Amino acid sequence: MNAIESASLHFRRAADSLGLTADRRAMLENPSRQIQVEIVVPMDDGTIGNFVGYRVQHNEARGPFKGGLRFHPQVDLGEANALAALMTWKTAVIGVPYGGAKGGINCDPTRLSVRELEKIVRVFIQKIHEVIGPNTDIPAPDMGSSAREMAWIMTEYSKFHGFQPAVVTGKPVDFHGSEGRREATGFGLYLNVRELLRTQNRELDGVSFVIQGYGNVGSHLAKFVAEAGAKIVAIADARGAIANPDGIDLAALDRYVAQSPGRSVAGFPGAQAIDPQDVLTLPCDVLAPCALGGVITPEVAERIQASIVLEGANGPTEPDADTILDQRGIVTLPDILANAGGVLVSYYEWVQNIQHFHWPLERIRHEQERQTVKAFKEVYAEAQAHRISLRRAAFRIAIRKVDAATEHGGLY
Ligand SMILES: NC(=O)C1=CN([C@@H]2O[C@H](COP(=O)(O)OP(=O)(O)OC[C@H]3O[C@@H](n4cnc5c(N)ncnc54)[C@H](O)[C@@H]3O)[C@@H](O)[C@H]2O)C=CC1
Ligand SMILES: O=C(O)CCC(=O)C(=O)O
Repeated sequence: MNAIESASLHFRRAADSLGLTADRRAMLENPSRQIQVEIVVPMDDGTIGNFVGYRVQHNEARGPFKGGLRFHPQVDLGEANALAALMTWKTAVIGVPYGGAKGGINCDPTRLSVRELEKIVRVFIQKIHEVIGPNTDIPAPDMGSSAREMAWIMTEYSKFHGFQPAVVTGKPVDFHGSEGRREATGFGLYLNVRELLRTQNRELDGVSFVIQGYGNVGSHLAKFVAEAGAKIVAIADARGAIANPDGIDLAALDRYVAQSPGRSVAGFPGAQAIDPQDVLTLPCDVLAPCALGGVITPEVAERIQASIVLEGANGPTEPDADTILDQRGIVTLPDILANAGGVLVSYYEWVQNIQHFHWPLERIRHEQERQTVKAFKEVYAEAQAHRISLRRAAFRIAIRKVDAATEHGGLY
């Protein structure tokens, strides 16, 4: 099942349970605008590089379009559509005044020089600068992009529109970025799993985690839960997978990854190499997919041994797999709730940029914890009240909020 079918089915099942009429459903489901641009740049070896950039603006009933930019060879319009819709529901669940968007460039940043990548990013912004802006559409990092690319976006956009730090979030902290944005998604995942465990009268101490993806999201999740006493028993990335049933020493792993040529966990001497195919079905308490979408298929769902699935990635679980997890009593903390920490702190960054004011880390962490725990409790209460999954509950809350904003705004 592709990403858009998967995102649509999650939406439709929740919309059915709310009895949303067909006309409203079409308005809420379909993207507002889809942009595709050609990016042609000279490569270092003298050849011409051809890339395609995308930006899908899904819904702006609750505020400006908001969402990340993914740099990956599999980026296409369908994936951008699915991820943009998820952003609409995510911003509603976490309660930030934005709509949803997503985009990206079909390139492999690991095979590009910094010079090539910078040219690609700048040409992309030259092509889309008229349809983004601090009050229109605010990009951010996603898979394959980071603070460095966000800084290029800010300066390229500012060439056309004057100094505009609020056009993009996730910038370097010392270049109009926010404290705490880099680790925000991992911190939000930690808060969500902590709150879920508390509903079961459990704490993180001694809880075992398997994490797929050790980039921004996976590595910070690992750090926060390990600090709370959890044990990381396996980690996979694009180049390999490692396991240690006694718990992986993260400080040693991070030193190893920093000096390994591919910046990968593969070959880490403090753990055994395992088959990456096996990682999702290893015995553990919490399974955290923090890489690509669509990895938990029905076949994988039948074999998962964790009791909690913590969705760091966007769209990691296919809808039929979701049903199987529910039937097996495995609790899923859904992407639109669990990984909303990134966009939440992006919102704080945007507010700081607009106010030309810098908040200390303590304030960011305090606000993030308050707003995340509130969203978790709302979703949990909805799930308990209707005896439904946390995903269905999160979608129902999000759809109600976007529907109400569309109604108030006279947009139907
Ligand atoms: N960066 C952010 O603030 C947010 C990211 N997300 C989602 O989290 C996921 C990861 O994003 P980031 O950590 O930012 O990306 P990243 O680019 O920093 O890291 C991605 C990680 O996934 C690994 N990976 C890629 N393909 C893989 C495969 N086939 N098997 C195992 N591992 C693989 C990479 O090696 C890397 O370790 C994505 O789904 C993204 O949409 C969600 C919310 C916010
Ligand atoms: O920080 C943001 O604006 C968006 C992050 C993102 O792309 C996501 O939550 O999937």
